[in-house]
Amino acid sequence: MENAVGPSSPSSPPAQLAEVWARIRGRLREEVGEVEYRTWLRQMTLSAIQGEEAIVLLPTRFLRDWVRGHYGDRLRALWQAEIPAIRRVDFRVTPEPRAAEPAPAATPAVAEAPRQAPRPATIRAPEPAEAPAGLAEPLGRAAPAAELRPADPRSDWTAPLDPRFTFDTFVVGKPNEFAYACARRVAERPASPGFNPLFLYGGVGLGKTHLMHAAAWAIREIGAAEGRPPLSVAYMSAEKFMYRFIAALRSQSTMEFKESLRSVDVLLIDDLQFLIGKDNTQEEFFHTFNALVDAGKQIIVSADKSPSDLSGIEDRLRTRLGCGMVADLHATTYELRISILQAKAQSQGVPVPPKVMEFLAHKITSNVRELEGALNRLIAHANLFGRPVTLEGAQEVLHDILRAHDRRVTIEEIQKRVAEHYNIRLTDMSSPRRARNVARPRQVAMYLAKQLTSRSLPEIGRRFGGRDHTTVMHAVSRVAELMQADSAFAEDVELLRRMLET
Ligand SMILES: Nc1ncnc2c1ncn2[C@@H]1O[C@H](COP(=O)(O)OP(=O)(O)OP(=O)(O)O)[C@@H](O)[C@H]1O
Repeated sequence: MENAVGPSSPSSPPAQLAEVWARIRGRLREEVGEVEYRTWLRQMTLSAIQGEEAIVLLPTRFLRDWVRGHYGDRLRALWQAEIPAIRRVDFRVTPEPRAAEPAPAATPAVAEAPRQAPRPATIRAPEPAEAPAGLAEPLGRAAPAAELRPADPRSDWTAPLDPRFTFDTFVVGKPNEFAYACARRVAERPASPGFNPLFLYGGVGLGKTHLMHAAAWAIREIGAAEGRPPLSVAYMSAEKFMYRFIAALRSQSTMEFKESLRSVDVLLIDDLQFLIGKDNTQEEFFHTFNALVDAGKQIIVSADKSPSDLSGIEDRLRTRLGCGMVADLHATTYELRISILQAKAQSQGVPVPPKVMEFLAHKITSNVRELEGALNRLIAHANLFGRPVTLEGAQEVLHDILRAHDRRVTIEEIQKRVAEHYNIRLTDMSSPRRARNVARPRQVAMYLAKQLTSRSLPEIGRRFGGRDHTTVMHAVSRVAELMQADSAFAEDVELLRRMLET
């Protein structure tokens, strides 16, 4: 059942829903900052709550794709935090008012594709005409014409490639060098045996989509440079694949859908894990996949897990997915995070002091998207108020993000890590032994407990064998002094801190 807004949701009366939506927008505004919010998100409106889905409208296709690509996950998480029953956000283009036309039929329920096509009465009204995409292109690089031409039947369901996601802007480090090399190889020689499909997997926000788009951009560029006719590239999320498939079933246009899909040269499917448990859609995807690979077309797929770990995906599809090249993107290291921050700050032409970058790289370890978001927020703030980026400013502007990222390190974890590092027994952390080789690591552990937890000095003392708070105080200042005097010791302690923080 669809509930329009102002109208109601299953669980919330309309006024409450409007409040929820206002809170979500407010939160997002805080997170991304005023400038970014005004540029991309201000025109977003809530259309309806429909089952497990919030339907959000944007005035143009370009904005819709941008918001979905850049803020979609965050919006979904914010909705879930407010109303756990909402599991998805569907971004649509605001329908143009059409006089004297009956209200559109209900949108298909968000569910697995039905085995039989439903009766025509439930056919979804065609998507309204949309404002030409690309008008608001922000980064000076025109989006590829093939995706924007209204006459191209695929333009209805493919999403544009993000002009920021190229190989030039991808920072390579140990955790992603293999995936990067594979994507480059595919770009240079699409559909070569052993690299088709290319399956990229890894945790949230580690650059899978970026690499996928980069390969697609490069395929086009290399082809153009070599004077070959342009290859058609189609990019869509697995979720979109499913919705389009369902819509095609409903409108009895599955043949067209299949043909338009099978006519592409390079197919990019993002977030394949969405198909887990969706047997009918998997089946359709499997056939499309086979048809394309058999016809010598390149497929690049991303997912959060490796093919063998994607339980809930049919065996034969998993096998096919894993039969090309499988490359994972590992969690970032501190060094890679610093390099990414440097590259992003440089590309924006805003001086960011190394201390601020070190601070961010220490604090925001989970994913690159958040790291980038934090940096963008700092830069937008600095631009807005005409102030330089400083460490104090960063702590203030990012206080909410930083709080969320403050990992709760326990004193026990610190003791364990430090004991392992100095090769002493864990029990020595609380023993009365005063030999230097035991006492110094214990002091380091106390120092780190003070730095990384919110425990008071007496509390820390208690956890270290019932020592007095003055002993802890002494340990903290002694370690700080030694760090000043001895850079090797300081590096050692810093390393421990980093290990504990990530
Ligand atoms: N190595 C990198 N160099 C530069 N930017 C990066 C790198 N890795 C990730 N990013 C940036 O981080 C953001 C998130 O990356 P991306 O969307 O590709 O992640 P993802 O792995 O596809 O995430 P999800 O699991 O949410 O789909 C993007 O803005 C991307 O440009």
